[in-house]
Amino acid sequence: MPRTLIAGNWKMNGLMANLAEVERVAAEVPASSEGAETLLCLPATLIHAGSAKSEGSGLKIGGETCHANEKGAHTGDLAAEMLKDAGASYVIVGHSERRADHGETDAVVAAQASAALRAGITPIICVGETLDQRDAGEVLTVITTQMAESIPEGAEAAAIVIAYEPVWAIGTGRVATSEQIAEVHTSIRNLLVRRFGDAGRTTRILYGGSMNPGNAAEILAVAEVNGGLIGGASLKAADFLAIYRLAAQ
Ligand SMILES: O=C[C@H](O)COP(=O)(O)O
Repeated sequence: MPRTLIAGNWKMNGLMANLAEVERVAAEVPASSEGAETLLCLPATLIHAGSAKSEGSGLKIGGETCHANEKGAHTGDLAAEMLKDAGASYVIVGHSERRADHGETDAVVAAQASAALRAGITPIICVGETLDQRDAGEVLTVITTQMAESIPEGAEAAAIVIAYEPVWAIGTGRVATSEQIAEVHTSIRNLLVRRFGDAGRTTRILYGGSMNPGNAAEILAVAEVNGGLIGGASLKAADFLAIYRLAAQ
């Protein structure tokens, strides 16, 4: 069983003053912890200071996206190596908000994940269907395509993380049922095993979409759920830690 990963995604939220929340989380996560691994993906402006706040603890810091290239004329973008230099050890790629707001395609996501791997940081590759796609019965087709095309060639199974985030469950308070989550996570596991062989069982598959302290225990108990990618409930240390503690039990 892969080690559980409880990851937060602050999205476009947080000023320097909010780093007190990072400090609170770090204070509760021991460096030597063998339980759940814990990660906060922060806005780029907070990564360096957030890393300093988490130093000496088991809390890791990540970025929310990266550019596919290593450097160059890409005003406003950040290379994976820059994130690593600032203290990130993970980066989210292909979040549905990036796919929608910035037109990031599966090919772009694969290139970003590849850049992260080259820089020595772990990409969390997001997949998930829209409500229209679910209503049209296209969930598994969409996931299969995103899995085939968003994971870069040459990636090793244990070096990547997959996050299943049904777009209709993000920030809506509407959570996928355990049956819906189990169906998709099992399909993702099968796709990983088909692609990587037995090593495909080592890839962590996170669920994301309105996860909170009240529903986390049920979600984390679903087959092939190896952790969570948590948005709103990661902004407050108390909520995020409540989920972490459930996973660490
Ligand atoms: O990356 C996190 C997901 O988009 C979930 O966000 P949420 O927990 O606010 O629904």
